Amino acid sequence: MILLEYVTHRASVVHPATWGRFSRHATFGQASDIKPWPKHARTLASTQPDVTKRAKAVEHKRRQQGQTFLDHLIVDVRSGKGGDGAVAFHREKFKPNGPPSGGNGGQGGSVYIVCDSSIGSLVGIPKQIRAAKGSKGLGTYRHGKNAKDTIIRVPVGTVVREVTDTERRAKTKEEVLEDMLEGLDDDEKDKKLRDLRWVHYPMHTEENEGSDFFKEAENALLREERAVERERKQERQYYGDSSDLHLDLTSPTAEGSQGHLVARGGSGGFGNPHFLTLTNRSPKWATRGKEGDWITLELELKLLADIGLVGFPNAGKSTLLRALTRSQAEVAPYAFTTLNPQVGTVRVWEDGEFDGDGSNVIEDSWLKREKDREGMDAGLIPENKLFASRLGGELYRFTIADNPGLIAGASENVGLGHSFLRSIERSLALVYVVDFSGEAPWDELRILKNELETYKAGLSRRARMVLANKADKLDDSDPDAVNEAKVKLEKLKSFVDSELSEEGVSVDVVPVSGKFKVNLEAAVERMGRYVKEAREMEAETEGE
Ligand SMILES: Nc1nc2c(ncn2[C@@H]2O[C@H](COP(=O)(O)OP(=O)(O)OP(=O)(O)O)[C@@H](O)[C@H]2O)c(=O)[nH]1
Ligand SMILES: [Mg+2]
Repeated sequence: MILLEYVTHRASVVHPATWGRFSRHATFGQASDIKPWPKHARTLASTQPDVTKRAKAVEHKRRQQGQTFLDHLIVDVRSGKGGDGAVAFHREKFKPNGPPSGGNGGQGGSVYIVCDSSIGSLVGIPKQIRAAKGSKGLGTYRHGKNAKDTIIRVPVGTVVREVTDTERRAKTKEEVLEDMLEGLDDDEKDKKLRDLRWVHYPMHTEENEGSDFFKEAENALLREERAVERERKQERQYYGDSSDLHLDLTSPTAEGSQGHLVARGGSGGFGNPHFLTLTNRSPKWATRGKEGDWITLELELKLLADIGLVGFPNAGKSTLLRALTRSQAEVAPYAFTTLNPQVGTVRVWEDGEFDGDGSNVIEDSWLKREKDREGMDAGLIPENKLFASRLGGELYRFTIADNPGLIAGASENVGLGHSFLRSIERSLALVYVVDFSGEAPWDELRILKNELETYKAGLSRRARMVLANKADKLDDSDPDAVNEAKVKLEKLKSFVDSELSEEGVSVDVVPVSGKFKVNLEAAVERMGRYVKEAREMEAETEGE
């Protein structure tokens, strides 16, 4: 295998046979700067992952033609119902008719949305979310426990909207009630509604319902419910449709914050002491807990990544994301492995290293150490600076989005099409990933650019770099192949210069191997620069 070392503007492909001749006196940044291929890379290469099972799953998902593509999700949310109030009486020896002592019901769980930077996609969010019910009140004035709240964790870049159109939203509480009452006569309806509101002392239902005290309590409850309803209606009229929930979650929820409340838990029912009056000393009823909020939410992941990876299926985008960040994006030798966009964070340290996937050998570090050693030999680096890993703190960080493979026609919604072009659109800068070992990587680039432009004019101008991936795949035993590779790289560069670079914005070509983590430091360094520039530019345009 050949190590492609990219040094400033010159890439060099040097046959290992020539290695001995140069390595002793190699200086940095010259074409002769070559290294033997690391041992662990060979072991990695021989490990063939078991992919048959995965291939099947992928094929299944692909047949759904991106319908399950998770940048968009409709979620039916219900907060918890309140617990019922209790009907109980205080009992003591020699005091047979003690006062009412039923506890109130606990509050139902509310539903909150929390924006979490450690989450990369909407995968794993259930389509139905039901918060827990409050528990029932008990005797001797013991109130029911409030239920735990439910938290929906969404990635940064999620837009949350309330769905109100009848076709897409779930049924409302009122509609479900209507269904329940359908076909019943008036008496049966009344009975049903009463059952939904009241808890009676055992064997006292009929007696209660015949009593004037109960009728009074019932009327009071209905008045209260109507007042609440009126208030809500007025609110809605006043705020119009804008009162519908709409959140654009562009940054993680602050630590310690509960998040955004989207459905408030229902209140608990009243225990029977609530109905104690001067004249009625022994109310034998309590109320049931209230239903929570029922709401349908639309979650749309408009990834807000600094860098978006754009490439054909199988080019190695997910492999790169894994190598550069701690993301666990799926990798497999099949097209359309990635079906959902993923975001990872690259953290760059002051010594130029970055956080990889935790597999602790990062090739660039190895390279760097070799260089350091040479530097030391040449007296350029003081000895005590060597191997002191991670000098200083974190320098900067940025996010990278891995996207599903783009193919010709994606802009017309072929393949997984539009769904992720939307997320590409929300990246500050784009990086093309091509398989350099392929026949004609420039053809891929031409198609990629074309698709971006067709989808949205000007979008391809955000592309700043081409990662010529899989550079490790060249055959190093054949000097002709090595020469060929050199020529190919030059050809790729001149194609990029003439077809992709525009006035003022040049597109870099960087040969890398995502799989063996070669030359990634150079790629990261550049990405960091594009992000900085893009952020500055964005701040400028916002200021206008
Ligand atoms: N030799 C070599 N193989 C690589 C390299 N990068 C990726 N691969 C392999 O190429 C195949 C595809 O890699 P992925 O990272 O899944 O490619 P992708 O671009 O995310 O593919 P899609 O998700 O289908 O668009 C896998 O078998 C990888 O192991 C590389 O640098 N060198
Ligand atoms: Mg992928």
